[in-house]
Amino acid sequence: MDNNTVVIALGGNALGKNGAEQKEAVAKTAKVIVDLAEEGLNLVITHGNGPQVGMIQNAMDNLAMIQSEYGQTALPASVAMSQGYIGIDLQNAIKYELYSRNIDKKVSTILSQVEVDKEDEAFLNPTKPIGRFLTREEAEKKEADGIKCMEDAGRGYRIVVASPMPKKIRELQTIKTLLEAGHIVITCGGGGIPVIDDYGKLSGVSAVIDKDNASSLLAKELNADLLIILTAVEKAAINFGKENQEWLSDLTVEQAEEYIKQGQFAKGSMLPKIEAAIRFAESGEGRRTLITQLEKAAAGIAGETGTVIYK
Ligand SMILES: Nc1ncnc2c1ncn2[C@@H]1O[C@H](COP(=O)(O)OP(=O)(O)O)[C@@H](O)[C@H]1O
Ligand SMILES: NC(=O)OP(=O)(O)O
Repeated sequence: MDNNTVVIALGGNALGKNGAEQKEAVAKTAKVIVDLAEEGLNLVITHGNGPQVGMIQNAMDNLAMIQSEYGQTALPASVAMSQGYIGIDLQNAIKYELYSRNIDKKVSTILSQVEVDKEDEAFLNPTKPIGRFLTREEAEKKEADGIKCMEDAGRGYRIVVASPMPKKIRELQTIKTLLEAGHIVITCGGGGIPVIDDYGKLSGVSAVIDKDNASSLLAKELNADLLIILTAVEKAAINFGKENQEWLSDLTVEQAEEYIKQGQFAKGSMLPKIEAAIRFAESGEGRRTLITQLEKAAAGIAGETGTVIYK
């Protein structure tokens, strides 16, 4: 891939919280994506799925309770459903934006599986929040039913599931082929469908991979120079939310590691983004990550805002 390839990871606010919100949010997101495509960038779009995969799993669990013939739905199947549910709205919103601007460009969504290590310690220690926010009472009730919940970065409680590290993107060659053919590619949604390879047989495992980690791996494998993580804040900060908060513009890997040691980035929200950015910077020369808001993406690329993490 050439250096015009950029991987863009979309966070929750680029997607909305339900079907109607999603359609509205992706219409806005599509405008930003097509602006960047018009700049001549080859774009690969990844997205989160925490709220959506929790919603789908909850719906499937309720269905199984009401009508037992449907049986239980495994979490990786819900991840696959979330890729389709989000991918199709995103794809159609981008297609419509391209059509409105009279741009002849294809958009594809690739259902993607990401291999994880079945011995990953993350399976013993679930940390990935999914689904909606719960009150403390709701979380305590779920815990009593054997469902692990955790406080999520000061925003309430959520169900947590295992989140192993992504090791290998199985559909990488397909992604490269479509990129080379000029498509905007949506892939690795929700971090990818987590699988293990058992002598050639791929089996889904109960987990949700962090989409920032999967995006960092994807950007590395595509030999991209730039990973853009779009989220709800314009920049990462130290002393976030406190009186002495300081927004960060340039951040070297060494500074980022020092701030991590100080506990400056909340687990389950900003920390995985910074860690994914460090991993990407360390994977090859000149690789950098921009963390900013959707609306600031173009300004961020121009070096006017956002937090840039580099080696
Ligand atoms: N040090 C920090 N600097 C900036 N934001 C932080 C920091 N620590 C925690 N956050 C929170 O992390 C959020 C981004 O994480 P999250 O909402 O999980 O991401 P996503 O957009 O991928 O869904 C921000 O909106 C902010 O509330
Ligand atoms: N899979 C994933 O990381 O989703 P969120 O970004 O929505 O947490």
